[in-house]
Amino acid sequence: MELTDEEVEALGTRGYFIRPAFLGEARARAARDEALSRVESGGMRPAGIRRGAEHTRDTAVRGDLIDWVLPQPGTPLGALWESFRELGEALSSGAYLGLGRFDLQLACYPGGGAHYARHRDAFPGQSNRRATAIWYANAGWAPEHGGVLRLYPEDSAPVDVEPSLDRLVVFLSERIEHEVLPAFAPRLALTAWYYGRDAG
Ligand SMILES: O=C(O)CCC(=O)C(=O)O
Ligand SMILES: [Fe+2]
Repeated sequence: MELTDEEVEALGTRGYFIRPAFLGEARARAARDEALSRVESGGMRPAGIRRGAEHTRDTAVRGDLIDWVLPQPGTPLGALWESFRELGEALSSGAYLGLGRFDLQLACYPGGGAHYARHRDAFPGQSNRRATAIWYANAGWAPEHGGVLRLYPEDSAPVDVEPSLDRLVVFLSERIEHEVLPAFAPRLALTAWYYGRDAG
């Protein structure tokens, strides 16, 4: 996998890029089906908003259910995990980000106005998260479903990203504030957080 010149340029100047189709229709639908059946099997847990002792649940800040996705060769989500691994390598070689390992999380906003308040994924000195990549798994997403990802680039107006099937958004974790606007239909996303190579 390689980044396009436009993607490298956008990441450097604006701090993010959007790729309209990451896996292609057939692989995207298979990954979506597997993600959906994991959600329906009931194993997801409410997301917390801080680490360690300060860990709390607060649906006024964050209303999603989450689970981690591990490498699982031979399954559609395993293939997606592999594509995220290749994306990390492409970000390192194409955009010189020096990325190492990543965590991959499945998140479901159940609808009913669930959202995630404006935040950054990393703060200088507190975390080694360098890049965030989010892949959306929502077939037939419509404007009335809400749930757009709103990015706040430092030097320009906010940018809204519809969470439609197979769309990928990549941004620099320390640089881009973002929020999930209230979702009125179940909203599935897989998010990879890439750590610096020097991270423990
Ligand atoms: O699902 C999204 O669009 C963003 C979720 C998010 O910001 C996060 O989990 O940190
Ligand atoms: Fe985030």
